[in-house]
Amino acid sequence: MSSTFNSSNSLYDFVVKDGNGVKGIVDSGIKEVPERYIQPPHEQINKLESRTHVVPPIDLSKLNGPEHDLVVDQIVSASETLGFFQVINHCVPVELLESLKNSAHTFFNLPPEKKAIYLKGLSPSPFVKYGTSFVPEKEKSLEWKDYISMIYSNDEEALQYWPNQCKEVALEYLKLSTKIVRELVEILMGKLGVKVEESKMEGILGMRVVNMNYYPPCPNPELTVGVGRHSDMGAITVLLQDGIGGLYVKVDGEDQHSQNEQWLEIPPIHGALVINIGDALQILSNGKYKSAEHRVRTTNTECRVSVPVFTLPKPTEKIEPLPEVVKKDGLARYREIVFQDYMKNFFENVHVGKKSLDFARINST
Ligand SMILES: O=C(O)CCC(=O)C(=O)O
Ligand SMILES: [Fe+2]
Repeated sequence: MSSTFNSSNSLYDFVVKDGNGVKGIVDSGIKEVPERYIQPPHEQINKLESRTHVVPPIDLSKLNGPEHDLVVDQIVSASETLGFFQVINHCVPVELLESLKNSAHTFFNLPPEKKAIYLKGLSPSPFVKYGTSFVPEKEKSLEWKDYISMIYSNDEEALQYWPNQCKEVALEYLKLSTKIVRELVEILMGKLGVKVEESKMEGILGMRVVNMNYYPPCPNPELTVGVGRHSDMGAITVLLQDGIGGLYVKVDGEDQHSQNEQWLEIPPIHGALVINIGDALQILSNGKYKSAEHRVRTTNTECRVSVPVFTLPKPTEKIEPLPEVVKKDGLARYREIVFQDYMKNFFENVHVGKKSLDFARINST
């Protein structure tokens, strides 16, 4: 099979166009990572150089008890600094988290032709897409990742078109995640001193997408990335990762081109969910809450899965720093954008850290 990859084009067609994905390359028995997946040295991840994020997870059940204010402070301070934290005692049952990971494995273990029916242009629904890497047609070095993405429109559509292997659990998880997101956003807005009208809240949190990511074992993990450095574009991401590890967040993510940047690994914690702040919340808060720059390492031993739920503004929603915050700050750091324009720009560019925010940034000189 490896003769299939004797030119870069045949590799691209095999992986991207024919829908074999990275899993297809690995199943073909390769011993070395194909050239197209080798990252430039500054994007390669040295496992030994990073530290672990040791802050304990935030116990959301304590929001209903005497420690409410303390927990609010933990959420706010994590959102103002790293933009990343983990939560436990949330409303998603641990059994559902286990089923999600299992169903991700079941889906990606399907024969390629069963997954390829969801490729862009072939998928029976515009809301379901199976793919690989991030924007393979633009990337010089591809990401070592396959994924299925499911945009929520309504239950009927989801149950009809999302893949049978994962539709029920993915839908249940999406709905429960919404409760977590809603609670967190209310806390974060409250700390800004802003009361957001219900209709505005629906606009800010009106689009929900659940992805399943699959990172097959990689023969040369030190040369590749699972996902390159990026921030998520929405308001908040709720992420389930399995026990393998490899998710990193950058400390002081604003500093885009630092030589000695520092990354912290977010350790897998059984039953916990990872929360990260997205660009839309950074814009709305005029920069007070930080969208997190993060990336994923590959390993040569096991298949890693992760299941993010992205909660984003509706495509037609206008997003700009909240007027109350601008008034307090004395200036707006971002311009008004229509969220679908922001999304278009996001998906037209390869992952380059937090560069996505430049689309909305007002440069003060
Ligand atoms: O796999 C992970 O842990 C993170 C994935 C991610 O950052 C994303 O899908 O946006
Ligand atoms: Fe992400």
